[in-house]
Amino acid sequence: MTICKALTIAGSDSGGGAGIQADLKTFQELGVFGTSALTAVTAQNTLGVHGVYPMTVVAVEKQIDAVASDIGVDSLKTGMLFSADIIEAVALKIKEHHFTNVIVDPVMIAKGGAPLLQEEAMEALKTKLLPLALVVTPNIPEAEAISKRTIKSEEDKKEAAKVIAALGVKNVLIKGGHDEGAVTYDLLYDGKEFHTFTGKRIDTKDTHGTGCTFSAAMTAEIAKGASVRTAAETAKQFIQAAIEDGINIGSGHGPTNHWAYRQRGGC
Ligand SMILES: Nc1ncnc2c1ncn2[C@@H]1O[C@H](COP(=O)(O)OP(=O)(O)O)[C@@H](O)[C@H]1O
Ligand SMILES: Cc1ncc(COP(=O)(O)OP(=O)(O)O)c(N)n1
Repeated sequence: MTICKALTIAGSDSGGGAGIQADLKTFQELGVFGTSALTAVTAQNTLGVHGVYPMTVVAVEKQIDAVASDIGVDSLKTGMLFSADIIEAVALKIKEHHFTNVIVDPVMIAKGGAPLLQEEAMEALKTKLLPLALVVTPNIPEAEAISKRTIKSEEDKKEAAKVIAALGVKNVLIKGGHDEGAVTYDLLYDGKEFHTFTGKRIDTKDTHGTGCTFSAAMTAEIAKGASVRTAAETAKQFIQAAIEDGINIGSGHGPTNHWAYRQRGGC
């Protein structure tokens, strides 16, 4: 039996809904062996982020080396990277280990407003990491920050995707969770064509970690050999089920249900 392996390079969410915890749960649910390189510890729950404690650059590098040299990496995703120093170190490790299936979730700000990426790290994200990525998965505020464009319409989303693609990333997937309307529109630009993935918008406050979970599902599918487009289709179904079959945890923005997709018969 071939075991596919995915690495997440991200921050820890003590509340279990986002970050490394969401990524590893999603990998497991999709039948992929998950490994991790921790970039920061956050003291976090459904009410918000109560503390951020970054790892040293050496600690991040050593974790990536340990996983790459022994276990192997079929795909990897990045989440909260926090600083320019960590971004630069991760970019160097991607090159050193010749990782190709790189999914960048450009995590910037948590739902409650806490910064998870230092402002001065944006340039490193754009110039060092994005050119190495197979896919980048910004939400709308992140796509606006990277492209320096305002997004108010589907046409704006397309223009922003083209601007981001010009930074050297092969596929840009702008997630539509922050839009309004009865339907969510996630837009994929592959450098030539646009593809849209839609879902019924669920009226719930329990959407903590949706972005992490969506990009982790894409990463797992890509580890198994799926194309970017097929991986996005599966990830959309995975997150739709996870939000629809909500679990009531905590008193703020609760996590999604990571086992819903499997319980519905997906795998
Ligand atoms: N209320 C919702 N109902 C259905 N899908 C949602 C909802 N909120 C977010 N999504 C979906 O979850 C995924 C993550 O999107 P988004 O919330 O924009 O990311 P982030 O958590 O990074 O802000 C996307 O596929 C988006 O369409
Ligand atoms: C440790 C950590 N990493 C990432 C996030 C952001 O997760 P995201 O999926 O964008 O979800 P929300 O913060 O929007 O709920 C995080 N909060 N913590």
